[in-house]
Amino acid sequence: MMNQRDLQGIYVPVITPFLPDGTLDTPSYRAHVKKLLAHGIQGLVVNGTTGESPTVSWEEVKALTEETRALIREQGTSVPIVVGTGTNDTAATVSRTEMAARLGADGVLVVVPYYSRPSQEGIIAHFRQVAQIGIPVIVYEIPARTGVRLTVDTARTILDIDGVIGMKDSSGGTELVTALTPLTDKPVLCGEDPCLFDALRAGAAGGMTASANVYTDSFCEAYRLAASGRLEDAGAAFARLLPLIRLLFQEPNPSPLKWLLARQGVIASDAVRLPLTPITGGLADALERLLSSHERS
Ligand SMILES: O=C(O)C1=N[C@H](C(=O)O)C[C@H](O)C1
Repeated sequence: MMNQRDLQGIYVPVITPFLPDGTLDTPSYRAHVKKLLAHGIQGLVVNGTTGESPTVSWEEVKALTEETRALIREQGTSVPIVVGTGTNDTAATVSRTEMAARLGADGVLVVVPYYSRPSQEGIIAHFRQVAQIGIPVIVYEIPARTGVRLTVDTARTILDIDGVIGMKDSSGGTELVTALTPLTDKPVLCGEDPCLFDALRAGAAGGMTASANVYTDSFCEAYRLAASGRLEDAGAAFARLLPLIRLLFQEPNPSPLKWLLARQGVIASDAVRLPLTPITGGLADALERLLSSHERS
């Protein structure tokens, strides 16, 4: 199992490849994860938003987690596997978190309960119950998706719970990480890709970065530059990645990522499950132009 010191650097929320008929494409998943592991990432997230958690069944999460563990063993590495287990039902989240622990996950990513817009007290109680299971918990704050925003006090209270080892902050700016850094020694990872550099400067310990499914080396290098204090070089490295990041979030994640990975031949198909749809022709053209400019440089 992981601890808070492991929560730094680039964690990649892995896409879940499907075949055109919508079934799980395990060979593509293996090929993609093997590449990610070769790039010096610090961790993998299975069943994140980028892994299409709303439409992936628990049986599939189980299969993906087992594949991931086997690949890590085969490659002789020890990067932590974090499994997304959060739902908007505390009892279901507890039960999924227990199952993730039994599967050998090193930690779980638990989103703030979405849709029902619970009170701050309800959110704190949700995390207290999940943390009791004993597997390390990473809180995932993403108000644009959940419909409710954590106050700084609530975020701090949740981070103070034993068993909560850190936070993924996708709140849309650097205010939360700036406010939390002096208040807690628990790490905050940036989950808002365009803000990654600013978040690192504000005290974030790394990023859970969907975009790092592609050009993974460049993201890891940019992080290393920032972590070693070479902020000017890091800023320049992130600036080079920004046009890619913007295109990847121009339409719903992970459709653009899947298009790019299929275009690069890493996965067999860009298929996503409804209600997600493949990217538009306009975005495909823009990504094609970006790829050609990368290939020329
Ligand atoms: O799956 C994730 O974890 C992430 N999802 C975010 C989103 O889709 O909103 C983006 C972030 O890079 C990581």
